[in-house]
Amino acid sequence: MEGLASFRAVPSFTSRPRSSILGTALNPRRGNSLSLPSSSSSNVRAQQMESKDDEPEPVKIELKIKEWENSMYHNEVAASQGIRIRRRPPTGPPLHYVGPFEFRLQNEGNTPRNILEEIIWHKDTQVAQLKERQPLYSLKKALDNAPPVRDFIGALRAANSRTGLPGLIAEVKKASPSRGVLRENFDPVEIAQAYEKGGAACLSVLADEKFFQGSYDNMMAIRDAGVKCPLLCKEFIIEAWQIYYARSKGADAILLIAAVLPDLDIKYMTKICKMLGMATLVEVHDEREMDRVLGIEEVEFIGINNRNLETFEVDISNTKKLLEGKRGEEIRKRDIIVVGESGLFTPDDIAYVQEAGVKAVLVGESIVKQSDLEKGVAGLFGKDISLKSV
Ligand SMILES: O=P(O)(O)OC[C@@H](O)[C@@H](O)c1c[nH]c2ccccc12
Repeated sequence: MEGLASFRAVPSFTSRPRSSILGTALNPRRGNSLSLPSSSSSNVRAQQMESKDDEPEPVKIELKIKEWENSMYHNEVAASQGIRIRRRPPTGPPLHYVGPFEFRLQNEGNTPRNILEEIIWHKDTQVAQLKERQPLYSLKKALDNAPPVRDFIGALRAANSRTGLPGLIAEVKKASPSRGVLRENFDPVEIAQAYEKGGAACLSVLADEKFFQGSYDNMMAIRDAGVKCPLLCKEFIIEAWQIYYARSKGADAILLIAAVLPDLDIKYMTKICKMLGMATLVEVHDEREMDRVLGIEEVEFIGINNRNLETFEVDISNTKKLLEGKRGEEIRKRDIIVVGESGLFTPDDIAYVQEAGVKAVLVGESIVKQSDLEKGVAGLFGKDISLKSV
């Protein structure tokens, strides 16, 4: 409920049906059940009267109200699942719905609490703009011209049985908020080709521009250059529209972050991916997220991020911790492929997460920084894992 705490005058939403909350408590026209100071109600009335001349069309107001209700509802559902990331900066209810002053933002709620939240707020705005330019119906048409989907999970399984080591998802990553620029002379196609030659089973391509200096153009350029490794579109997905967009740009798999998305979104988006033939890597960072994700029967591909995206702390023992006991058992029983993600630098690190139970690893920094990328891959595993080696 943290997200709601910043609305001083908004009562607790728990256990009350939305319609009654919004219909009575917040609607001054139906009597104000909030204990607002008496001047507040006159403010409301004064404002309603003032706005007579340039009164916005009722439809627009209704839409704004619906939007606001929706985002409040979304935050509430997310918070009930332990999700701390808010989808967008909190705003008070639309001005014409309630009084102008008393519901205004309190500053403390209006700045992102951490980098992940900042990224998500930015993404929300960016996606809204992109969607306007290319609505879903035209995006769906573009899918006909998209290059065919390749089997991401199949490629990892094949690499795992070919080498006896975790299949490598090598990341094409120029920069990150935690590490800054990782590689100055960044040629995505050259990097992708070198990774492939070095024995990577799949590639992860950063699509986010603002925080990771990535792009969808990079992903398309890699596909167009004839790289055969299936591609994971590394993006912060908050809406189904982005999945269609990623597919139209040639993605074979997408990432869903459990710290950001409520269960129902994960379920729904996983189904969309399946329909499109794509794989869905669902990323978790702690036990609670792992348990939520294991509760979703559609999930067959899980990433354990060793980096906390809120604090940037990296600890590879996180992979082990989340695969111990009952969780590990269930994962084996359901034949879920687990990927160890982030902070992997040495053959010992790879052996450690493999021992913990992963069948694949996702590695960026330690290899993208090498001047000889192909050798970088061999160095990471302590041996040549390229196709020519076996
Ligand atoms: O560069 P590293 O420490 O090897 O990490 C790679 C990858 O795991 C990391 O980039 C990552 C994992 N999950 C993410 C979600 C968003 C952005 C980035 C990531």
